[in-house]
Amino acid sequence: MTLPFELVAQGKVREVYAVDDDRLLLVASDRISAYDVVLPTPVPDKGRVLTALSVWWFEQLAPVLAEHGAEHHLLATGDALLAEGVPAELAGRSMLVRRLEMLPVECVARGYLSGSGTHLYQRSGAIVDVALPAGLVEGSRLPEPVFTPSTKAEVGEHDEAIGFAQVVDAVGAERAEALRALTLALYRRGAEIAEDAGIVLADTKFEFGTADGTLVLGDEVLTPDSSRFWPAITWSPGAPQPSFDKQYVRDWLTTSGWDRVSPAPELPEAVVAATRERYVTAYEKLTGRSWS
Ligand SMILES: C[C@H](c1ccccc1)n1cc(-c2ncnc(N)c2C#N)cn1
Repeated sequence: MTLPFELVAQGKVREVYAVDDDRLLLVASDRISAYDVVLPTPVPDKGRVLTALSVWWFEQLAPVLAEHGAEHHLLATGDALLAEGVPAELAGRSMLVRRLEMLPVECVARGYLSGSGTHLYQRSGAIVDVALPAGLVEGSRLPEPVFTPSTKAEVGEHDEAIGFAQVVDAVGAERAEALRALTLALYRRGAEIAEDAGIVLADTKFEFGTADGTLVLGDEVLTPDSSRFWPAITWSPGAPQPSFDKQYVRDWLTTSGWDRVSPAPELPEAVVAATRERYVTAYEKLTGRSWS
């Protein structure tokens, strides 16, 4: 589908278009990635559900942003975008946002030890400059949420974990402190809401920018694509935790014999349907709203 806007950034499952000098359009696709590979089979409604979830989170987090003198970048979504020339089939999975000066830091908050965090911890007892107690394992809940920033890697590369000193070098001491405080406050609020919904928010990645000197929360927010969502009922430290949304896909890929190097296989209809249902369930449990 061609949009009357210039494509300015392309991610695995999302695109960014320039609407005008001050506004961008973030379009979420129905593509799903697993093991860092974009799979050939789309998940119907994934883009719309995750966009609706981000929009809901922006509403929930607005008070926390205000407490920190910050804002968010969302301007509009859904039918309001039709007047901007966005085709109807994209409007529900698009967000019109303020164009920001994006900060060169991935602001990661972790409440649990997982993934790259576990590997770093096993090597040094810390995540870069964030010391952690001994005896933690994959899936352990941390004594308190921690700020573990990373660099923004080039497309196809992995983000590299950095220390707070490197954030200071990149954005200055005052802004670095503000990023850490705000990242942790947003994570705590998100984790609290998720816990009430039976979901463990293990970790998440925020992206911030500035507009007229004000810190602004950008990108997507607290979605299963930017965060690790675990079903609380199955949480059991000591092994990789089942993903709330991608476990059916991961398990099928494992049983399919895919070698993770050759092109990924098409997903069976049943796996696609079950995965779509997981996204809808996450939205309904978190927001208390019916997807239909
Ligand atoms: C990394 C991310 C991305 C998203 C989707 C697909 C590929 C990349 N991105 C965010 C911006 C961006 N730039 C200026 N103002 C903004 N409000 C935003 C946002 N959000 C540019 N790229």
